Amino acid sequence: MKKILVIHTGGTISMHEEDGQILPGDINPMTHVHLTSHDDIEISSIDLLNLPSPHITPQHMLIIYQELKLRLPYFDGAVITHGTDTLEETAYFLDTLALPDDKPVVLTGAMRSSNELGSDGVYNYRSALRVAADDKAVGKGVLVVMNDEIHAAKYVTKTHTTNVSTFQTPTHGPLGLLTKHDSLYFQTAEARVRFDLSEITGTIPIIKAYAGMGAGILVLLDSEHIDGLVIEALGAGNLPPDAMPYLTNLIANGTPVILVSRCFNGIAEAVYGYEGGGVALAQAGVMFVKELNSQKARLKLLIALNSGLTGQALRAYIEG
Ligand SMILES: NC(=O)C[C@H](N)C(=O)O
Repeated sequence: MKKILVIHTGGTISMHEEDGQILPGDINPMTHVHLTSHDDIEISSIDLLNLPSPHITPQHMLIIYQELKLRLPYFDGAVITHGTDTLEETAYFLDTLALPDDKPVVLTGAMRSSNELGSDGVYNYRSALRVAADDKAVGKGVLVVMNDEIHAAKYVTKTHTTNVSTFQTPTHGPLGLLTKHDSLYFQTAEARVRFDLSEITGTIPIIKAYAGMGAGILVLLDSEHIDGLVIEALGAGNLPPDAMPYLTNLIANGTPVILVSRCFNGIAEAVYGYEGGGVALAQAGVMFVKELNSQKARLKLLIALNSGLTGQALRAYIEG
């Protein structure tokens, strides 16, 4: 019998949504899920939060982390039910913090609320419980289980506004799959630095590049008001030249600027030497992040700054 901790945080999986309205006083429908006899699982669940996930902040993610740290020693694994809009960010946040690697932590959600025809909540919830109780999931890092797929927290992202197969992992594909009675794993988790945090603060906006991008909002950003900046750059890592002076000014004033590509696949790297090209950006001190989307790169920088990383140590971590 495996003992699984379940932490509910809200989202469509936990609520009846009538025409987008969340009915007051909703009883979490996941508390009514009856496991079959072959689910050799004992559940202990808590309603830690009750939020649509657009309301989830890094401070809420830290609360979930602290709850897991406190309770995981008494369980074999954990499931977190969460809204899908920011689920990938909470998963990445938890995967970057110092949770024990020998206890599977699985996030799941639903694209259809429990009162909708073909709701996927109960199915995903049971799948997540199966993975959290599965010895094969140990040492795989924080996982996202949706629609029979098992994804690594680092890479998974929400790709479709309404489809139940919305969570996908570009380039690498899922870490594993759930079959009717088993699970298959194709990849292992990557070694990574994990941090222990007691607080999380900081302002790190994300700016998306576009053709003809000039100063735009960059002119409003200064080192007194932001702690870092994430740029979703063009192609392999390039920007229109008019953006350059604002970035070099931020860097000169000690504000870290990190870069990802707005492309869905591939790795941002310094390729082109023309003004605004990746080579010029790297020479100006912009840090290139490998394989993360902008929302996760932002959390990577936020966690690093709250862990006290600066200078070369910060660069080595961000670009590692
Ligand atoms: N399917 C969902 O859970 C979407 C919802 N808006 C949320 O993220 O809370």
